[in-house]
Amino acid sequence: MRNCQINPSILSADFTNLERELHRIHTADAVHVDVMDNHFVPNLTIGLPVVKRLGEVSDLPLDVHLMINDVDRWGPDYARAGAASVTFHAEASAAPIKLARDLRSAGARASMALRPATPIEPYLDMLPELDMVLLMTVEPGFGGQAFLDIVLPKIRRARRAIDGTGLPIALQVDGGVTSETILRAAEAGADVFVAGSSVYGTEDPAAAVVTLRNLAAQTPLSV
Ligand SMILES: O=C(CO)[C@H](O)[C@H](O)COP(=O)(O)O
Repeated sequence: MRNCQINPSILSADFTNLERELHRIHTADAVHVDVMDNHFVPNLTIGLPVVKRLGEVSDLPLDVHLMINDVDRWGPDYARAGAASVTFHAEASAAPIKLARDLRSAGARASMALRPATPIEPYLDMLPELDMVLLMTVEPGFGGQAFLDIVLPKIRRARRAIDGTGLPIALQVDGGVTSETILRAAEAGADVFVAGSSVYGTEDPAAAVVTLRNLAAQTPLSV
């Protein structure tokens, strides 16, 4: 069995009671927190004060995904606010190596995300600066979109490159992850899965997490 993680996205949760929504996913490995600024993506969610408060009440580590411009300025503040990992978008960072180092210095795991159409190849040399790579499998901005199979070859290339470093760098996918698409993403080499609708859209989110994790863990790699 492979070691796979499921990080439910609170974008699909009930924003009027986030503390309760955290308890509903107690079987998860971390909670995925989507921060959007209505500039990098056409949607607006939460910011630093809410993330800080989530960190205070959550038993799960915070996996913060920053879909914001000016991430070089704001990213380290999320690390200092208690995020276990902070993901920035390569497309939004002017100085991604410095930012990754700043995140680690501030106590978080450093993670870099790529939109579906952004190639990974220009960033391969900086893999040792990262603890996780996030490959978006939908255009960032909204939950409930369909998984983009066109990203699967990039997941395979990323898996091979990560394995080539010999470093324990996680490979996360985010968007359209269901009990069906998780099989293809896991086969291609992803090992951390963000799932919003397919967890919070069910009667029993905690059970949905366990089902998704078992499906991924039992899927053989085909890289
Ligand atoms: O980053 C995101 C959107 O930009 C969300 O995390 C993602 O879309 C999860 O939602 P779903 O599983 O419903 O696709």
